[in-house]
Amino acid sequence: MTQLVRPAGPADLAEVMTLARLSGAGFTSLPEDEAVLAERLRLSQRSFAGAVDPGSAWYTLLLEDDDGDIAGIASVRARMGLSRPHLAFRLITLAQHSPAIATRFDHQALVLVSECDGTTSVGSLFIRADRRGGGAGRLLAAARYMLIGADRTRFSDTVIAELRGWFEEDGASPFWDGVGSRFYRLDFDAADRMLTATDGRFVQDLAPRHPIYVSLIDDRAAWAIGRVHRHGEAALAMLEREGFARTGLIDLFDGGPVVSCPADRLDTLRRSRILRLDVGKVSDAPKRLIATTGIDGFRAIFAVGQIAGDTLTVEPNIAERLGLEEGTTIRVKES
Ligand SMILES: NC(=[NH2+])NCCC[C@H](N)C(=O)O
Repeated sequence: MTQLVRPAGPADLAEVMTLARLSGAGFTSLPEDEAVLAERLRLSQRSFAGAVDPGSAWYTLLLEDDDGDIAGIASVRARMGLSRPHLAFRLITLAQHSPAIATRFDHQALVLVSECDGTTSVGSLFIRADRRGGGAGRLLAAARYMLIGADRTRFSDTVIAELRGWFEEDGASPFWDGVGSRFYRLDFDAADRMLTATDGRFVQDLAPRHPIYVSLIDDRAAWAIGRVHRHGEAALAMLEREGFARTGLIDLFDGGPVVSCPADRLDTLRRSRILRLDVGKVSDAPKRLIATTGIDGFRAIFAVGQIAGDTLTVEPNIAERLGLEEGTTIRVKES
């Protein structure tokens, strides 16, 4: 089976709705809301076509099986927070010292910041449970970096990813219960729904204006600061291998960590080259990550390809799935 990554558009609504249902609550970037998803798919189509201003471009990618079934989804938002600021907490350290009573200690505090504004965000990566493994997650994740590489002018020099925070087995978010709920006076799901169902202004309107001392919040909430969801560990490890590192920023609602990487340090881009495509018989070559070099009609695939000099040779069916003809340029990750 050769899975393919391609742009999502309005025609994919039913399939994307199914993925949203399967991903469940807590996977807040993929809401089970048909109107929201329909709008996102329209925006995706227009983003790939280059018909939206760079500030609001939001590219949604789908992982498609040979038979056309949709196995997964991921997305790239070109710029965060250019209209409404995108808020996060920064965990800061404040030293306290008093010679008179011979004491010195550090306080940690959460401060509201909007440091992600202007950055590119990769996210919403979800794969159906029955299609995981076999490199599906890696292909979909890497396709996002290939997309960024396809036109660096459309994206920021800094790429971030927001990881899902810690939720208890019963679905409760200790960070939300200990911090966010005091300010928003909603339960987590309601606040989360508000985020996609409104313009999101309420986030800033009700956000804490002053630093919050960590020693004053309850233990379980403090413990959850920067802690990734049990299902997010693998995603974090994959991001770290790509070059992402923790920023010290955490999600306002669930306390999950924000990681970032300079775009030109992304491992997928550093280890890839632009080659010329050749179509023919390929006998004994490894599978490689291969992507188109254009955003409109973007495609990425993990397929057998033979590199010789500045040429990559693939079998005719692979060229066909990529929608490319001989002689076009192509981006290939070398190892
Ligand atoms: N897990 C979540 N839904 N978090 C939302 C946090 C708020 C978001 N950073 C904003 O400024 O809009």
